[in-house]
Order: sequence, then C-alpha cells, then structure tokens
Amino acid sequence: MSAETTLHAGDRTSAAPRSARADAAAGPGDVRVPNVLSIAGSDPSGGAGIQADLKSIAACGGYGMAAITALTAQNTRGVTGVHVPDPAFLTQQLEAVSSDVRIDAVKIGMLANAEVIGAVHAWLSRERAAGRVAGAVVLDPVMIATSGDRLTDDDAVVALRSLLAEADVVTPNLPELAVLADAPPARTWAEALDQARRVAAAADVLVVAKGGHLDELEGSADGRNGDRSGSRGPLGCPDALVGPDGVVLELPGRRLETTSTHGTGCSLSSALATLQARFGDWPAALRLTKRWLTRAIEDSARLEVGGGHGPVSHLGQLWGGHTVPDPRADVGHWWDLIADLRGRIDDVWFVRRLADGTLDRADFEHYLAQDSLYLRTYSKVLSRAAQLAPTLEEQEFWAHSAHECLEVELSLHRARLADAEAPGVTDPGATEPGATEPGSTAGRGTSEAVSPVAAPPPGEAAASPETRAYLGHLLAAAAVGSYPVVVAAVLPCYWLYQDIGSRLAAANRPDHPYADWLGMYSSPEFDAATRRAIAITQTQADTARPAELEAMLDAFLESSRQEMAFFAQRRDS
Ligand SMILES: Nc1ncnc2c1ncn2[C@@H]1O[C@H](COP(=O)(O)OP(=O)(O)OP(=O)(O)O)[C@@H](O)[C@H]1O
Ligand SMILES: Cc1ncc(CO)c(N)n1
Repeated sequence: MSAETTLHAGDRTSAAPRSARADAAAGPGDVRVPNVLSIAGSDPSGGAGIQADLKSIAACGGYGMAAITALTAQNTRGVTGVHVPDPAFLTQQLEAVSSDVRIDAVKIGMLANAEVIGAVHAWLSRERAAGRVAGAVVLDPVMIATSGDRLTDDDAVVALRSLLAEADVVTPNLPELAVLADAPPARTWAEALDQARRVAAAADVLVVAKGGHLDELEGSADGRNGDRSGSRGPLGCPDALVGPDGVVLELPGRRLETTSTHGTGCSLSSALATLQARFGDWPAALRLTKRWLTRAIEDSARLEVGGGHGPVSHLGQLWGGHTVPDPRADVGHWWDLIADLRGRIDDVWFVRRLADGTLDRADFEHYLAQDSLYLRTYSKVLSRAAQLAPTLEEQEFWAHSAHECLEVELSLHRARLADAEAPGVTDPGATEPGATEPGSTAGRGTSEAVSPVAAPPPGEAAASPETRAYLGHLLAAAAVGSYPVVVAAVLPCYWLYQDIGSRLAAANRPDHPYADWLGMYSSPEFDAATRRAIAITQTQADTARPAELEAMLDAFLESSRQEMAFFAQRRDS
C-alpha cells in the first residue's frame, strides 16, 4: 500500500468523504481531470478489458490511457484465443507512458501469466519509488471471464498474490476472492466478507468484495439469499469495501434481471480508480461507482451487442443528460455532509428537554407560536414548488403538502384563540377539539396534536429573528430559485423532522408531559412524504448541471443550518 493511500486509509474508518463543502466542487470543470492508466487485456467486442476501461474512465471524468497486456479473441459468448505479447514490450509501453505523463491512478486487469505479472510488478515498484506513479493502484485480479473462460495461468496465482502488496485496492469476484484467500469458495455473503478481511489483513490492502456471483452460491437457486447476504428479501447484489479490521462500507444493491454483465468487473475497477483520483476517498468513490455501474447495467437494454452476455452501456448516462458521477448529485451525500449538524441537533437544549420531558411549558409555547408562523409561510413556498412542478403528480404532492401545512397552522391558531377565551386550561394531556388528525403529511406537520396551550396574547405573535432568517432563505429560493433549488430548500424541513421525530417518538412514555405531541411527531404518512420529497429532489439532481447542483446543495445546507437555529432559538432572543 503506498504512502499516499495509507494516508487516505485513515479515512477508512471515518468513511468521511473528503468532499466536505469546498471539495464537493466536483463538476468536470472544477476538478482536475485525472490521468488514469489501465494495464489490461483487449476485448475486441468492446465490453470488457481495456475497451471497457477506457469507456468507464471517460464516463467517470478521467483521461484514459491503456497499456495492453494481452490480445484476446472474444465476444459476448466467450473467449476463442489469447495472444500474449513479449512482456518486454509491455514494459516498453508502460515506460513510454510514465516517462511522459503524470499518472493519477492505475487500474490493473488481465495479467495472463507470471512473466507478465513480473513485468508489471517491476515497473510499478520502480516508478513508485521514483515518484512517477503517485496515485492509487486498483488491482482487478482477473482469472476467469464472465463466460467461464480462464484468462490467467494457474501458476500465475502465486505471482498475483505478491503483486497484491503493491495495490491499494483489490476487486476480486467471489471465486477470485476464494483463490486469494486460499480457501474454498464462500457459501454465504458473510463468509465472503470474512475472506475479504483476511486478504486485506494479509496484504495490507482494501478489498472490494463483489456480490455479482452471489446467485451462483450453493442454495441460491430459489432466487433468495436472505440468510446468505445478511438481508432478507429477494436476491440482492451487494458490494462491500473491506479493510484489515473488517467492513468499512457495505452497499446493498438491487440484482438486475439481465444477462448484460460482460465486463462489469473491469468497469467497476476502472471507474473506482478514476473516482478515487477525483475525490480522494475510497468509500465515496465506491458509492459513486456502484450507482454509476448499476445504471450502466440498466442502460444496457438500449444496446444491441452480440447474442451472449452483452456489455453495459458505459456512456448511456451522459447520453441521457446525466452528469459525470458527482457526489453533489447524490442526495445521500448531502445527508452525509450534514452528519455533524445532525449529531448536534439532539444536543440542542430544546430537543434534549423535549425528549426527556423537562421542557418548560412557556418554552414549548414559544416554539409552537414560532412554528405556526413558520408553517404559514412554508406553505407558500410549497405552493411555489407546486407551481414549478414538471408533472401533475409532483404538483399534486406539493399542493397537498401546502394544504396540510395550513391545516396544521390553523389548528394551532384556533387552539391558541380557544385558550385565550378559556385561560387556565393548560393540561398538556388534553386534546384540542377540531385539531387535524394525526399523521399529517405536511413538511412540518407535527404540531396538529397540540394540546390546549396557555393563551398567548390574542393576535399575532412576532416572528423571532430565527424564524425570520429561515423564512427569508426559503422565500428567496421561492422568489428566484429554479424548481430543483426550491425542492432542495424545502427538503431539510421534511428530512430532519422525520429523523428527529423518530428519535423523539422513541423517547416518549405515557407520563411524558407532551406525550400526545411526541406521539404525533412521527407517522407513516410523514415518513412516506419525506421519502417522496427525497426522491423528487434526487430526480432533479440526476440531471442538474454542475452550477445548478451547487445551488441545490447550497439551498439544502442553508436550510439545514436554519433548522438547527430554529430549534436552538430562545424565548428572549
Ligand atoms: N445482475 C446484476 N445486477 C446488479 N449489479 C450487478 C449484477 N451483476 C453484477 N453486478 C455488479 O457488477 C459489479 C461486478 O460484479 P461481479 O461480481 O460480477 O464481478 P466480476 O465477475 O469480476 O465481473 P466480470 O463480469 O467483468 O467478470 C459489482 O458491482 C456487482 O455488484
Ligand atoms: C480482456 C479481458 N479482461 C477481463 C475480462 C473479464 O471480464 C475479459 N473478459 N476480458
């Protein structure tokens, strides 16, 4: 493992993408285009080998180079011949590249025999020592093609094991993993993960365990591998990043019903090398790689190539208007970026006291009054989303949410007016007649179950500076933001509430002073609305250009900060 990667290996455990705010600037225009060298065999049918690598590198935003280790005669049905040029000529190719071009990442694929492995090993050690190969090395220990044909001599395995130590990441499929672990093929996904950990520890590398071959495991013929993959349900296709201490990142995946998986291993390893070079972080790179590859497999349906195991559509996402893989286009990455903030919300005095039942009634009422003001305007911003929505279905979703918000606000308002007429009714357990039903789907639809609260002065409560600041941000998005920006701005109000709500609901107990209210804090309807808002935002991010993505992420992060400040506000502020 190189010094460079050992450094990043520190990130293994934190799994924290380097792309904290500034580094999230990941558009093709913002990030240096890495020079990525593939050292691999040729597949003339274009789906695997260097052909797949060059397409994958390009699709992921890198400049691709290729030194050819072997020429295969193959197509989607199988391999009919292999020609291995003199390893000295491979060395000549490699030196031609490294003597001239800065190499930001290396992907190593098919190495047909021990001599070829030796040539690559010698070149790599030399060039790394000289500082001419500074980037990470991803080794795909190719042994057998998808068609079942062998691509590597048996005696090459020993040499391949010694090359592992030069790599930063190794990407074996399940049969190859067993060979590297010198063990019988894993019978379960858990066993595969354990083999991966042992290989990682022995060679001090990271191992990507791939689930592509899970369906071939003994007993998987029924189409389910629940106990085998550690998850119930239909046969999945998980991948995992495993280090010497165990799993660093496990990515569940859907298993796509397709025969177009020729070259998926080549594509995965070269995409991973490229995205790691762009973002400097293995977990983030693997997440992006998996997302990209899954779609490339889906897009294979558009190709008509051969009659066997067809290739994936490497460039289909670009043809369809999507961006080059960019963490900013992954709403899950946005959520990761606010992990610190999320961690701190639970410690905000208001949330802590709400959870443990020590929240002062006057503080609770202040919060409800501000929430009521907030919801009135938030509803207008949701209406703006409805106005901009590109489909009837999305328009309906936002309009419905806007309506729910008003219902909640009106019930709060009525509750306070009723209390103003009947002062002294402060039993927190009582229920306000006419309050809306639990399970509102509004973005902040959590206040409808408000029990009669001590009456504030009739009329309007003044908006606090925090309420004003949050609404100012949302109104600005509504006034001049595009649909993608508006949906990104309203999202934290759903997502953070849903997240906190589930923890608050868990903290509830029958004698809690705000038991009714906490009980309403999470509901299946609100969960569903949150999922829908996330999905809509993700769809917009999928096709957003870099500048738009930046604006979406900005809007999301600012709303998240405002949510935090809203919770943290004090009565006398
Ligand atoms: N049917 C599928 N649906 C979804 N993802 C898949 C499917 N088959 C393979 N993959 C994904 O493709 C990648 C390669 O996995 P696999 O285990 O097939 O590697 P491989 O055998 O080295 O590939 P190759 O076909 O190039 O030899 C992994 O990310 C895996 O999850
Ligand atoms: C050249 C080449 N490399 C790797 C693979 C594995 O998919 C293949 N089929 N062909």
